[in-house]
Amino acid sequence: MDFKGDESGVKKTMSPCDVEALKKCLEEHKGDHLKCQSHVEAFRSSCSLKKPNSPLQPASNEILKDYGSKLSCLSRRVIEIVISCLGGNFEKKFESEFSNCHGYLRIINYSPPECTAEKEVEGLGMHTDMSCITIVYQDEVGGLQVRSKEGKWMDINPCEETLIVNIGDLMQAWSNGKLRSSEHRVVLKQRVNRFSLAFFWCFEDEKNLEQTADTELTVMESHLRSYTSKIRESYEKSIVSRSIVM
Ligand SMILES: O=C(O)CCC(=O)C(=O)O
Ligand SMILES: [Fe+2]
Repeated sequence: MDFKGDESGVKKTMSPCDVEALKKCLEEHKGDHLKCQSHVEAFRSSCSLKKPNSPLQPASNEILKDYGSKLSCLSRRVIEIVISCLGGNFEKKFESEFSNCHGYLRIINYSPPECTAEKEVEGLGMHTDMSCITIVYQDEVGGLQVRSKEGKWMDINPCEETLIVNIGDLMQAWSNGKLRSSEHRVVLKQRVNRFSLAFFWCFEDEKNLEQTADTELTVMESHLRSYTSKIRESYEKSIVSRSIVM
């Protein structure tokens, strides 16, 4: 299958794995081709990492499993600390609410941007994550940006031995808006390959957020309560197709 690769009309060939990612993204974003193009670009190389005959496969599987289990522990700890800062009764709910969470690991390889007049190219468009929290590792190339409350893009500069924690949509909904899901994006400023690992820590599929609302504690904000398990289910299905479930 071919798709329109860029504004200049250059066509790029897609692997079956890319096609699947594009289909899922188009479903998710109601046919928004422009938005999905950058997503598919970002996933292009992670698809090739999953080739069954790759000699790296057995070793990298073990490393990724180990990374996933370490990040699962870290996610639990981070959530525990975050909700202890919320005060009220939130803290008491840690065990009952978060004990069945699970993670998805997404390996992303951003190919170097093609030569354009632009100083920077969007690698992954602005979005929020439909997770409780996401823990991101980015390599030394950098490019991750977070939007401030005032709408200003801030560079998250790469720093050795440092991981980035983003609050996701599920945590925003669960906390009734006390925590804000971060808007972020990736911009490619250098003509080099960029590599990142994003670990999405999510509630179990069956969890219904409407039932977790603590109306005594917080102001009911109906728009936040619109996160039904159905929406999350379809989101999770789509990330499972491009990620490793830990
Ligand atoms: O590549 C990155 O640094 C961030 C990736 C990301 O935001 C995502 O996969 O949702
Ligand atoms: Fe993200």
